[in-house]
Amino acid sequence: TDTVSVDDIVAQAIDNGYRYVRFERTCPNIDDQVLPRDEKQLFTFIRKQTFSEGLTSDAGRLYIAINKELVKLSGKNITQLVRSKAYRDSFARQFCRRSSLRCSEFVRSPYRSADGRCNNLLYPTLGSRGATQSRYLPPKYEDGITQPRNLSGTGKPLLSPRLISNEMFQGPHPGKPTPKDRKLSLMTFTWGQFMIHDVVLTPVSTNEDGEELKCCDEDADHLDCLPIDIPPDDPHFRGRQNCMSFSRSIPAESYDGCAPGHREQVNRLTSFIDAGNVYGDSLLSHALLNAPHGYLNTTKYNLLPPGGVCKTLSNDRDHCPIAGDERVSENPALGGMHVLWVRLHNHIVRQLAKNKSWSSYKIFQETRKILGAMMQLITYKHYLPKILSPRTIARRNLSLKEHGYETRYDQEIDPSVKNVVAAAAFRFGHSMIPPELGYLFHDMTRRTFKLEDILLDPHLVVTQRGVYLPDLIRFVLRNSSGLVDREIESAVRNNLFVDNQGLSFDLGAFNIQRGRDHGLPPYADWRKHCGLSVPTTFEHLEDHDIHTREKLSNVYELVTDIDVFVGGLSELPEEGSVLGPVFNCLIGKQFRDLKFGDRYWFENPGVGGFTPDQLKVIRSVTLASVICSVLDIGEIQRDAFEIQHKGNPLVSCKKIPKLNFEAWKK
Ligand code: HEM
Repeated sequence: TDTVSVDDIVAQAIDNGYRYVRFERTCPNIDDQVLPRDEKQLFTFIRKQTFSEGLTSDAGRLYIAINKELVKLSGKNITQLVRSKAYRDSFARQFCRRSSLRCSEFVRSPYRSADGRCNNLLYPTLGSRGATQSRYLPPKYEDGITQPRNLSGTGKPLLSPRLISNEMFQGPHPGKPTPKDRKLSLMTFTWGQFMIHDVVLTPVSTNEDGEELKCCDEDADHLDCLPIDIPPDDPHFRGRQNCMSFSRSIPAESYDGCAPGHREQVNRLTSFIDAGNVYGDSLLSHALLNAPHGYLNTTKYNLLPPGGVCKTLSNDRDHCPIAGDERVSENPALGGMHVLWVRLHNHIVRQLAKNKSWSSYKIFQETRKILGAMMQLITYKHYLPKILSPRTIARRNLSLKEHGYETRYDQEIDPSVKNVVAAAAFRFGHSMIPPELGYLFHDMTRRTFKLEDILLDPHLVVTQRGVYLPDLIRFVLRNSSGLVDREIESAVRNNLFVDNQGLSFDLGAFNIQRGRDHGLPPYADWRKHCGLSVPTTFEHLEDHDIHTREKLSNVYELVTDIDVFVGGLSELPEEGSVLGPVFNCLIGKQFRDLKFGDRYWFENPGVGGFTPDQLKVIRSVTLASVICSVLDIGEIQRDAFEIQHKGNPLVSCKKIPKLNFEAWKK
């Protein structure tokens, strides 16, 4: 093969009118591969490579390097290449529209922008609010463009997600709570939800007034309605309800100057772990939540201020809290967590305000920077090791440094949330949902509430001016989370958001339908993507027990039909993890991207970096220390993600090191 330089190729591409072609020489793993001579095969080869592990569409890079030299591509090839689906999917779309965005004001800014723009100076919209979710694999729509997958490989229709949910996600003892994890506390469940609400919110279609579509009634003809059929003999609905409303996620806008490709979904948030759930993801939300002198607004009793949108207010005296993320009142444990972090912000502001020369703006931004860093630290140091296997953590370099700075920031890594993670893999947390939440009082008496009765209602958090908040958090700390397995609690599988007519939803079925709505390729494709064995029959499913294989074969005609949420959730866990190999692979990669693709990653040096002394303080933070500093809870276990046990005893908050902000003294 002839070889040419990168510059030649780029020059040719530019000649052809394409501005964003980047080729890299960093692909050792295809060194030994023989490059097809035939032009058509070559094209297929390149397309394949750009979506495989290591070579990646992760940053939309096209790595074409054989024996450390670049393969010569004729002008025609380049044109074909950049017009190829692979290129359009991952790369061009991000940049055609906002290519004129200037980042000069952010180059030297020590603080992140509110909406995540210009975190990546080369590709300013990567990871920003409103950007397209990117993909590790190209989508599989029924028509190749927009229609959800609805046929088996045999040509017969796929079963309704509700039927699949009944077979796969219902426990052997309907009506009984699903099994609990032996070690993990409900705080692991709550942190997962709280943290992922900093990373992604996928907006769904609404009617013209911005209200939810009623896809089983008046809006049934709406293009974005994709209701879920409920069979007449459904064991829960028993003919009372035969349809579950479901709106498709809104499609990403088509981009100026780009050929419209297949349907994509967007992220309403910045994907970065940047405490956006506390501050919101725009300057407007910062302004809305801000109080004078760098504080965040709270009520007189140190709760979140009113102004949010709640579906239910069960008591006249309750108020509907507003927070950085609109889902704050989805369940009370989540709502409680939001209060803690706003209190933490104000707690830190009080310390930093001792720097008399600092403006309110500086105090606010420094505190915001600290909170974002604490969330990154708690997530990577304390939370992820409870979820992912040591192998995944090592393979994706997810452990943090004990000393010094992290210098592996790579602006070619795409920090965006990946479609399959938001619409499937990270929804593993739905299996940890408990049947009830409540208060555990100081004297160890308890008051519990069925989960289905307290969803979308802030009552447990705000009642009596929040006096029960310590009891709510104590309950979350001292009770076990649901076991991550294929069973999903009836509270959300049969009774999700039940209304006064008794109509309700199934979260498990939603997850399946969402995957189809987003065009997620089926489970077997992800195994291939992750370098795992690819099943051709149900017996070949290496990571499922026999019973589960049989169940899968009851609801899917072919093993290659299995929806990724179903196949992934029902895998046997990998050694040292609560998740199977596919979710380990996908979540591991996502958190790699969120770390090495974040210019403001807390361990990074540079203009936005912490001083060594400040880093030392951040590194000593635990969720227990956060809780003790803002809540009068008395005792706590040091590892908040595990229930108390011999190795994790309760200790007085007085013994938990206090957060100390001397290192920020000017
Ligand atoms: C009581 C607890 C929870 C409830 C009631 C709940 C409910 C929901 C609902 C209704 C959706 C939207 C479904 C759809 O329309 O497709 C959703 C999305 C999601 N949930 Fe949960 N969830 C809970 C806990 C969790 C936990 C613990 C996690 C992870 C550890 C989690 C991860 C996700 C993710 C990643 C999404 C997609 C977000 C997006 O892309 O907008 N959830 N959840």
